[in-house]
Amino acid sequence: MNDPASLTLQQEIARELEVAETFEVEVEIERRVAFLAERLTSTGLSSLVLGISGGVDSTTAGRLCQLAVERARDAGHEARFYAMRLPYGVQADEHDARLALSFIQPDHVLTVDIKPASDAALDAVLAAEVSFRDAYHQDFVLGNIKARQRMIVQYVVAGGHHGLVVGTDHAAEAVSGFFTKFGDGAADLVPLSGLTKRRVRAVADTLGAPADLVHKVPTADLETLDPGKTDEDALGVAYDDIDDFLEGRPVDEAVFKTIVDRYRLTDHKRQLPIAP
Ligand SMILES: Nc1ncnc2c1ncn2[C@@H]1O[C@H](COP(=O)(O)OP(=O)(O)OC[C@H]2O[C@@H]([n+]3cccc(C(=O)O)c3)[C@H](O)[C@@H]2O)[C@@H](O)[C@H]1O
Ligand SMILES: Nc1ncnc2c1ncn2[C@@H]1O[C@H](COP(=O)(O)OP(=O)(O)OP(=O)(O)O)[C@@H](O)[C@H]1O
Ligand SMILES: [Mg+2]
Repeated sequence: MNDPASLTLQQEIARELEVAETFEVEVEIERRVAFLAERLTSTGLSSLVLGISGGVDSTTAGRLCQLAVERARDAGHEARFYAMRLPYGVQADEHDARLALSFIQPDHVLTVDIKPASDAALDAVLAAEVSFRDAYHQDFVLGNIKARQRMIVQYVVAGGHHGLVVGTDHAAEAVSGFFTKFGDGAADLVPLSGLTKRRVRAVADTLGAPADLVHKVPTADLETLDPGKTDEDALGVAYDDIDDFLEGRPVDEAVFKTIVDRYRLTDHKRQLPIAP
């Protein structure tokens, strides 16, 4: 789309999501580590908490967290990073999560199985005779329960350890609203904010993350009936196209429409609750 109105809208959305026009990976790493360390020291809180899935976003954010707590400790502040494994039962790509942890080298690893609590929530709702369209709809809703259950567990740990919950939201997810509202969308600090997906990968690569994780195909992996479903399948648009859109490059008409439609439809997810 090259017409002036479309280009203006594209630029407005990128500006709204704080996507920088230029990108210097080392500068961005320093800025984001400094941000996390400063938040710890200025709030007087003493830990960061983040779920590590085995995907590139949490691998990247997790390493930034560990570098930040080390920096805060060097400055004489008490600071620890709690990396959390939060599988729903047994996770198919558990080996990637382990690889991520061995790269991140977190101070602590805590594992909580979110399956019993997630299933119990769904069972209690079914017992109250709430019904869904079909098994796929019910499974989709259970997926959002999983994301919110992870949020609950991370806030339990933050509450117990004077901590801040870190989220992995970045511009390519924010523009499409591809997160669970008050689930993985809920966090105190979002160090990847404003980055496109390829910029997140560049940060991961520069930090020295294993290539398999840097280039891993993104998945929310929330649907039991469709395990490992790729984000791009769910979104109907490729991250490369979303990144081009956000970085101000021309994209074709269908891509432009899909992104702008999703952006508008999910506006409520990027705002505080709506009041009269
Ligand atoms: N116009 C409006 N104004 C105010 N609120 C509005 C609203 N429309 C819906 N809502 C509220 O929002 C709710 C729908 O939002 P939500 O509950 O989030 O649900 P929804 O957006 O339907 O589903 C979440 C999507 O994000 C994906 N996801 C989730 C978690 C992680 C990842 C990942 O990439 O890892 C991806 C997941 O696969 C799914 O496609 C509605 O039930 C309603 O409560
Ligand atoms: N199985 C899990 N264990 C721990 N945390 C998880 C798990 N699944 C999701 N999360 C948390 O939810 C966040 C959102 O998931 P998302 O899939 O967007 O990120 P990712 O898996 O790190 O990277 P990618 O988007 O490339 O798959 C993760 O970054 C992580 O913090
Ligand atoms: Mg993932």
